[in-house]
Amino acid sequence: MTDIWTRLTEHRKAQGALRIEALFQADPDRAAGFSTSAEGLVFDWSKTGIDAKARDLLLELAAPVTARREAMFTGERINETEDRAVLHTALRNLEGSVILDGEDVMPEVRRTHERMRAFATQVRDGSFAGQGGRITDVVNIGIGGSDLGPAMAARALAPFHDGPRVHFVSNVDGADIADTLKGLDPATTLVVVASKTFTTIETMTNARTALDWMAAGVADPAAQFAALSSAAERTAEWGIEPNRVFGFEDWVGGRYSMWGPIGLSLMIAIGPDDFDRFLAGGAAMDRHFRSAKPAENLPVILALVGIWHHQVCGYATRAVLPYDNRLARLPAYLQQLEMESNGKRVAMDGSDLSLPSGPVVWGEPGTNGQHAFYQLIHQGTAVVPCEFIIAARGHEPELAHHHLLLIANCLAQSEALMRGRSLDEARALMQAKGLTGAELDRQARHRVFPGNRPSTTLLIPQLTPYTLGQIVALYEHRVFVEGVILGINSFDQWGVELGKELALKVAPLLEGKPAPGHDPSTRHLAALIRDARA
Ligand SMILES: O=P(O)(O)OC[C@H]1O[C@H](O)[C@H](O)[C@@H](O)[C@@H]1O
Repeated sequence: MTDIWTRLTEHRKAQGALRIEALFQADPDRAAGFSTSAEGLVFDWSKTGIDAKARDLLLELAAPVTARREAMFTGERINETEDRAVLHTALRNLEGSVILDGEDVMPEVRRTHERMRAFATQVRDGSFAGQGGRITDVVNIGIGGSDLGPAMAARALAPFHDGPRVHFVSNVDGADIADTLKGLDPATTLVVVASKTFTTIETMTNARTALDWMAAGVADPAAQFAALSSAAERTAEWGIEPNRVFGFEDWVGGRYSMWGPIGLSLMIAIGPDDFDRFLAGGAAMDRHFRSAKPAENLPVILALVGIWHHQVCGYATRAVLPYDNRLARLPAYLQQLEMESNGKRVAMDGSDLSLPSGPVVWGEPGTNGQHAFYQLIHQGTAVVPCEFIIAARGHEPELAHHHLLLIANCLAQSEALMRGRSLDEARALMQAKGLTGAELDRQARHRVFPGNRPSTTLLIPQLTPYTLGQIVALYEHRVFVEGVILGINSFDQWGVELGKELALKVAPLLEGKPAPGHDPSTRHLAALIRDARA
């Protein structure tokens, strides 16, 4: 393995100033040869610096993935630091069986899924009503994995909404819940408290506020609450009827949980059948991931491109740029999925990582980003690999000209990033404007684009529940493959704990209570805030 890294690094060095365009000149079939198609999706990675040799070396890196992948799908405890299996895939493959500790987990998964379907149907058809009539609004209260997935998907699938309106509250900032509840009627609102642990301070604080708000409007506030959690005893303490509690097991990680109960608000919005299509898309990607050869395996290739850019080329970040306004929350969702999973500094065995771990992931939908940060992507000194996502068809046939422009912009960006504009071309432009001499040079230099900037394009037929399921599962497996190659445990998240612990200790400081052990800067800031609030 180490040897492959050395060979990869040396190969990258040997490429020197090689331009991506030269790879196309040398290989007329590159566009097709460096695209991977599966299950109706096409991932074009030809506009990167990966040549045939780099591809072969990268594929060697993927050798350990096969065994680890089977270990995951068959319920081995691959999350070793929490001693847990990793079986979110079981939530979308509802057929068959998965044996864990001698027991098949699938009958319970199917039972919960059926209960979700029944409850969602009742909320949608009015047979479950609020104390003032049919449910008009659903407020999902959760954070992190209990928010980002369903919130991202609810937005992505807006054309499929035919149920009550859904809202998502996550931040402990009272502004979030205040702004959301303003204008809602407690008598026709369903509050869904989504928390795997049912201890997360933000979610519990928001849920308490929602309960008080509900209590001011209806006689039995808890009757309009549902809970999504693996902590049944805690949901009972809240007085939420067990028939409105939807549980899941500790083998579903928070950021991998939208396929089960955490997806309830989405299911209510789009309906159980479309939700099942979302699951079917995820399941199709699982089958592909589990069976396709590495060279034809979409998640494996996506991961290897990521490894090439971050660990081999040293590009610090990657931008996810969906040219689809409804995927506006996808970058935020992927930030948790990728950075909470692979943002680690030690390997599974506790030793320091010898390679950089995951990159910073960021992004915004196109074309908006073009008018904001693309300047840096085109001409800044940092190279940012761009991961474009486009759907061939939109959902507004009467606005097809918008969609055409959207796609044209996306393709133009990846072309411009690769091609750039040379000094000679820039000089010709300035000459045409009548400039001469030193001023011509100066102005031309500002208009040079270095080009040779890598990008990939994921092309889907249309954004539907099914294709969204495929996309989410694709990225989940990418994270897994990168984690395996780097030797990381992608399924724990110890890095979020320290700040949580300290927040509980800082709160008394703000209230002027004795709170020993804080540093001078924190004490100083707390004193200023106390004074300002006095
Ligand atoms: O679902 P919960 O138990 O409320 O957890 C919500 C989130 O908070 C934690 O801090 C973790 O970082 C996330 O992985 C998790 O999704």
